[in-house]
Amino acid sequence: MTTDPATALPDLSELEAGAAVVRLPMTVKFRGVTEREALLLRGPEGWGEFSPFLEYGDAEASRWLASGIEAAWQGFPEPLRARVPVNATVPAVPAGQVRDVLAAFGPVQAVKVKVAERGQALADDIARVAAVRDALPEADLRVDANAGWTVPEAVEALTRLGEFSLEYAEQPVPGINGLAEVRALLEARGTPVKIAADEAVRKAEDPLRVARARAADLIVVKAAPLGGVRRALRIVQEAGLPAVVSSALDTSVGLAAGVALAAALPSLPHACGLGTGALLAHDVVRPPLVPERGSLPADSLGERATPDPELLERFAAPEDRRGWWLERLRRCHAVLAATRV
Ligand SMILES: O=C(O)CCC(=O)c1ccccc1C(=O)O
Ligand SMILES: [Mg+2]
Repeated sequence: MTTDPATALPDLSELEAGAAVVRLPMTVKFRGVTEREALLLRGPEGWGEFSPFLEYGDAEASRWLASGIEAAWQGFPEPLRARVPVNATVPAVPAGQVRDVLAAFGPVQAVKVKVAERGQALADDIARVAAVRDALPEADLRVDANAGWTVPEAVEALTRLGEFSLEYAEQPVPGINGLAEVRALLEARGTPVKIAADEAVRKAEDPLRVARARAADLIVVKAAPLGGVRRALRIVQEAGLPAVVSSALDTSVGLAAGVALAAALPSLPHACGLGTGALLAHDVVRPPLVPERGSLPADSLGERATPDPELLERFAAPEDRRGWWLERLRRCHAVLAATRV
């Protein structure tokens, strides 16, 4: 087994031979979608997922392919822990729906609440966070704005939301400098809130700039957008900041890569955002990788990421979508062949 993903890129024909394209219904709208499409790859070491969001360009999407190839052609590094604690993820739903959303995750120690949704007001965020705090008075509560606020909006919102006692705020504003500014302004006001960088790490040409700019207290890392488990491990090590591993709303196949990453980190001080299997109404693996009493198992991930053929058939994407994904696979394979990540 090679340890460097740069050493061996399988031929396109090998990828195509083991490719399944699925479309899975979700229980709630998330990132504006109610169905999740994914191309799953079967290789000599198991299964991998290639599911960049539909709007992503090929350069960005090709890192997700590197991650899927790593899982299926190399497998995962040895886990350092048996289970990975996870948060429930509450999309930008009305406060009245919070209890139903939380119920799908079962008991959890941590909850992430989406805020700053376009078309909503700060009052909606406050009501949603209050409903979560009310349902789970002891939980670690984090919010994720997906860069939806301006710096002044973030300072106001986090001052108000800070009253519910936040573990941290994920990507309140765009960019690395914006994060550093929000972090310093809250600190200067005497209302510090820990800041987590997500998009600023995921999309940055230089993922390590976040740490150097003192823009965040921790980083959110995702296996697929960072080009795989091993590359993400190196980025965390070089950043020298605590890391939270999150999903990209993956199927159980992609979630297994996230669990492998979380299980291989030398230190894991926070629950991870890998409970999103509970937001899928159906999955491709039986049983799916969903939280059990607030955590996911980190052993036997190869088996846990093996789709059930009947589910692959039942949730096979329509023919035109399969064609679209295979074409994207071909283009991203060409990007990897030309550059490698
Ligand atoms: O971290 C979680 O709880 C769930 C994962 C999540 O929020 C997410 C899922 C897909 C795309 C982006 C994000 C994000 O963290 O911004
Ligand atoms: Mg995020």
